[in-house]
Amino acid sequence: MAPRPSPHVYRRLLGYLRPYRLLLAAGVGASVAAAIATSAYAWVVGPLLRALLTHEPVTVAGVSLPGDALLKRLPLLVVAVAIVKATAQFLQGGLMQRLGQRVMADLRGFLYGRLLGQPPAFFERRHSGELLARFTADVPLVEFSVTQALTSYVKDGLQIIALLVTCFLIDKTLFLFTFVVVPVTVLPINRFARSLKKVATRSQERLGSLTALTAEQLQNLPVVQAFRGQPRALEAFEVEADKYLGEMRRSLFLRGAVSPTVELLGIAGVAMAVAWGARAVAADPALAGRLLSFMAAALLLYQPVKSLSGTLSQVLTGMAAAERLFAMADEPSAPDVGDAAGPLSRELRLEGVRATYADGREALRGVDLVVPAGARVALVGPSGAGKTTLFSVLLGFLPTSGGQVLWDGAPLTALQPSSVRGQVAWVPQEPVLFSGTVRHNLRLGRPEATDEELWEALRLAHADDFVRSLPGGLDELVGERGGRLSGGQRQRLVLARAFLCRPSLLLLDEPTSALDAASEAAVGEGLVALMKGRTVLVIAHRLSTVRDADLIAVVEAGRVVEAGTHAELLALRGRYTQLLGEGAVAA
Ligand SMILES: Nc1ncnc2c1ncn2[C@@H]1O[C@H](COP(=O)(O)OP(=O)(O)OP(=O)(O)O)[C@@H](O)[C@H]1O
Repeated sequence: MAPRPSPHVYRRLLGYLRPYRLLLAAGVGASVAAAIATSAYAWVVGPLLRALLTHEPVTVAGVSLPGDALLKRLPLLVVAVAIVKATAQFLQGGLMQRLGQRVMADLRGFLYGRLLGQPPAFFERRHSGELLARFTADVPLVEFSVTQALTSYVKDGLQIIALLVTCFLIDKTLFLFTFVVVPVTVLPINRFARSLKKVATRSQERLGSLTALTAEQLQNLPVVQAFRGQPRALEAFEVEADKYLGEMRRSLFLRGAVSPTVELLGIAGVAMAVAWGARAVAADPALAGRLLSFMAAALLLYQPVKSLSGTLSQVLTGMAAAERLFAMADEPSAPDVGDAAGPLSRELRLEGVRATYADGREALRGVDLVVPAGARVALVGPSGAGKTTLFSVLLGFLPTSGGQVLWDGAPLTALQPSSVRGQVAWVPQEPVLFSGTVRHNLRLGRPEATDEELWEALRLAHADDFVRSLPGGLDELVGERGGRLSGGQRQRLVLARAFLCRPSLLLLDEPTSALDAASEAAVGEGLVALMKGRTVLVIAHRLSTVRDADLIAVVEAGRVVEAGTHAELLALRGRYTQLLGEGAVAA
């Protein structure tokens, strides 16, 4: 992932505020009111104290008031200012939090949308645990920093500006003297910020590795346990956890050091101002009232500066997370454009098709094959020959690196990938179900299907009897990955799902998993029904499927090396006969 400069990330995140300009303006308005109210405290506190101590007439904002009158009115004024400030702060907090939540909802949707459009190669380059870490750890970090930046940056920033202006207006010399320390303060904060960002990035990467490791081990726990691998798994976990702990320790140290340093520098500034002020008042007693106001403003500065510096470290952590998320979202993915593919009516033709995986392995090396519409073509071949890769190419998951695929004469590359997928039903060897109801799983390819259509598809897939016997019927929850159903039941639901899609091309990887005889018979009947009357490309594992096929293509080392009917190929006594002898298809 190429690191991007932060201004880019800031700008990009700010772009997400654009649709909510009004909300932002209202929030900023409330912050301005709160900042002015804070400054007003400083304006009134000096004269109030002076009147209290000396009972002399005092001038506030150019109006001279007798000390006694002032003492009566000022407390009321202080309460009024407090009410304005509290109301403005309440509004500011609420509006900005709401804005932050909206921005994050948009950002989350954008990121997930980008992920859903990525081809399998994208996910092969990453561990699923890493993606999980992005969503579970990075998104909340960005969320926190966006809402914090909006609330604290705006509120504290404006308060600091208002108080600095106040200090400047009260006494320019004092202002210059006091705030000479500011540039000195900025330097260490900047240094902290840079180190913090680096450490934050590293600790998030470590957390990603830890999550990846845990996810993999837990997902495959039965295998780990069967091989008595728990001690080694725990050891690997502890090594990763230690690395994460080390990074976190550094990060927490730096984060902890920011606020005290800023506080120390601030207090040093105030102390210097007091020392100077004491000497100046001795020379000019009229300065006392102004000095009190100035000191009040300077002390009021402490809270927003401290809060801002605390937020700064969190915002930087969030920006590092945003940078990683954007880098992931910006990975190029093929656009879903092109002519719409119609139902396959003539033929699917592959001419010298080549395909190479991201790691450079050429899995298809010139496949020539014609699948006439309505025909059933069986692919047989040894493991690793390229049969599954051929499906990946037809589904648009893997681009061709040579040759062409023609869909009724139109090159596949000129057709819109989603429209091709709309014509194809893919039944992988392992049935894939999602946690949710039977209905939810069936409707994957046709969300608008009615219950009647669902039952019809279930009947065709020989799955209606078992679904009817489930307590919840179509509303029965199937469990994570369909875990509450048997292997055969899962297979049949997947077949029913394919029926619902009414595909014009069926890509079928026959199940080989050991099913009991009754389930196997039911699944087999479902498969036969699904193939009937359709164009089918089937990776065949059963002899019956191969025998009944209109054409058998023997795939080896990324090419079709023999093609013909069962009888023709047997007569040839070539690779097909050899494969049958090796038991490449089950009897
Ligand atoms: N994602 C991948 N990245 C890199 N190489 C891959 C990938 N998937 C498959 N291959 C390689 O491509 C070749 C063809 O694999 P493919 O899965 O298409 O074979 P297959 O004929 O379907 O095998 P099987 O019958 O065992 O499923 C193999 O050498 C395999 O190692």
